[in-house]
Amino acid sequence: MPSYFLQRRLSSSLISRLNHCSPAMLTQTRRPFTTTEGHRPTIVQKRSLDILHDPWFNKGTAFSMTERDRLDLRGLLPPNVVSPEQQIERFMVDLKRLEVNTRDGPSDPYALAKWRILNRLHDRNETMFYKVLIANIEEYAPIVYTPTVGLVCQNYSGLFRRPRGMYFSAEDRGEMMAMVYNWPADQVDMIVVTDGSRILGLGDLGVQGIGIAIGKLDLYVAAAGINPQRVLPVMIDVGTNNEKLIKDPLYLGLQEHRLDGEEYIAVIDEFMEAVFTRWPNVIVQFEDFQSKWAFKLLQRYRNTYRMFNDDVQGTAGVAIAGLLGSVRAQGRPMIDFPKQKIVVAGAGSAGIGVLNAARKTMARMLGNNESAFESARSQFWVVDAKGLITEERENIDPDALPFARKVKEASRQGLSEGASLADVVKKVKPDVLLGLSAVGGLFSKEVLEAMKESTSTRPAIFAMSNPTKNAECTPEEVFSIVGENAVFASGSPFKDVVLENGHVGHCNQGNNMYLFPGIGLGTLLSGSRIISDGMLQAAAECLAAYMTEDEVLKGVIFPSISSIRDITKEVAAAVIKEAIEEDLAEGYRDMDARELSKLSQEEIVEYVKNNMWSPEYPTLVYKKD
Ligand SMILES: NC(=O)C1=CN([C@@H]2O[C@H](COP(=O)(O)OP(=O)(O)OC[C@H]3O[C@@H](n4cnc5c(N)ncnc54)[C@H](O)[C@@H]3O)[C@@H](O)[C@H]2O)C=CC1
Ligand SMILES: CC(=O)C(=O)O
Ligand SMILES: [Mg+2]
Repeated sequence: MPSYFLQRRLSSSLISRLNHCSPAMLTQTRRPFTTTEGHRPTIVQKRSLDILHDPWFNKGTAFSMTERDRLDLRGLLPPNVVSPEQQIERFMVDLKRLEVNTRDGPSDPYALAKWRILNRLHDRNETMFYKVLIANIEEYAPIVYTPTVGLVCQNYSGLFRRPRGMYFSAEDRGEMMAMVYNWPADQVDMIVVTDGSRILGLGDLGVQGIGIAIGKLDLYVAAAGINPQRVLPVMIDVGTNNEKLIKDPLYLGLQEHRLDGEEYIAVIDEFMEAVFTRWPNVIVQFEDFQSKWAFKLLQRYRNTYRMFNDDVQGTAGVAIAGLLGSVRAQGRPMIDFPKQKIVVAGAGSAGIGVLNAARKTMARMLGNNESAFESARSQFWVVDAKGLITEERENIDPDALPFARKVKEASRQGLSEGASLADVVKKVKPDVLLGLSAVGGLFSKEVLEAMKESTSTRPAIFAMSNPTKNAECTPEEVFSIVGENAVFASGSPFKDVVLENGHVGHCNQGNNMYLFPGIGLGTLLSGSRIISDGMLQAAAECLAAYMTEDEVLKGVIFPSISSIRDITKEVAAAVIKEAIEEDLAEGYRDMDARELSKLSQEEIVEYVKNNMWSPEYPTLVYKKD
């Protein structure tokens, strides 16, 4: 156990986070650190068609006549100059028309059709794409992100039109240090990298997994205001173990089995060295790596590079926020969290990440010593594909070992190695049932019936697997079987449920999208060289504290996605504050470490806000090289 956790005191975390995230600070009007991006003209070294085909600078029909003259565009566009607002309106009318025209068709191609239109906009005009996405985030996050991004990845070889991001393959060994210079941007702030080995709950999708890196970075821009010119989606293609793809003539990736062992590590090492050589300040988010590698790579790089694993660490933070929310929903203080009994279905990268973080959070609340850490362990019951995990499990995964139940403990509850999920829930009567199994429908009628016997007044059911069809259950099932007092959260979005008595069963989206953008932005603006456990904990606690007492009592434990830009700003500020406290912050651009450390909480929030990119067209001026 990292000694850090033993040293931290609870009082300096939860309570101060609540203060740090108070809405009062949002009303500050001082703008001490305004960036001038967006006001000065942007110098471009291209003209004519080159600029129309460049999504970073293209304004399409919104180029003014003077700009058209200045940039040799006259005659290349229809004569009518339209405003950015009119552009959006025209695009939206077209998009809505398509929705109406395809309403009779099956639902998946309908979502894919929307993705295609948005993707084409992304290719031709990034500013407009992000304007549409930010203004309609509730409607289009499920298209660019889960669940539709899953469908996109499954069909990526067919959907591929224009490349986006970079591809490093096993064939590029020895070349990566040079290859990184093929990317046109001299500054890259955020990379999301995948090897496509476990995309959402859809398994090994090989090179097609690039779609998830693109979708995550869309949220980095929309939620965190990372400049879209400074993001880079990356696919590391080391082959695939998906036999269907290996045989598919349309597949765009390497049609051979995945590299493994030292060969695999050597490819990832080479990639990391190459990107950090060209962009020393970049942050790398590892996404959807199979569990086998997720933990090993995280341990290998986290003390050397600015990186984190979203599935292990981002998911853990979001789950902690949700678990604390479900304690508050019972009308109890967060400090009662260590009394909660939690059954976790799924012991992969996400499940184990959540278990480790939840155990540490409980241990801190119990006094932050060895006995607190040991006592926290006994609150968890873990079930994987082979049933309840106990110390009797053969060839037990070392990451799951700390959560294996002692045989005596299990038999005291009438359980044994490999007991079914239904039996575990029946015997343990948990306060929380949390699914990260990737098995759609795992929380069967029998399991949910058993949750009615939960010792909690507000049994919490988190069906966190993605995409929608992999969710362990639906909210309709939860509210009809467990009852309207249940608290429900899912990884992919569901609509609220109107119950028979007219009440509304609230559906929370418990997804790492509420944390990873703020973790990335906070790390960037603090200039921290690594991403510490404390920074991740600060992010989780900020998210937990974001919800008001009224909201949580109604079972609303996560914010609405419509406020994702605001929550991301708060999370980023909490991450910066923690980086300063841990003496990790080295500053960003004009804000050096000394200046940063002098900022008040309100000034940190203001600093974050002023460094978030917004989709506005800059004035363009041509200048020869
Ligand atoms: N909501 C969110 O923010 C996030 C959701 N996820 C989702 O979590 C799921 C799992 O991701 P990973 O842990 O990386 O996958 P993984 O493949 O590493 O782990 C899956 C785990 O589920 C277990 N499992 C399989 N069948 C089971 C069954 N019948 N009963 C109980 N357990 C069973 C497996 O033994 C394994 O331990 C995916 O669907 C992913 O989309 C992952 C990250 C974030
Ligand atoms: C949300 C996410 O990261 C996943 O399902 O893998
Ligand atoms: Mg993921």
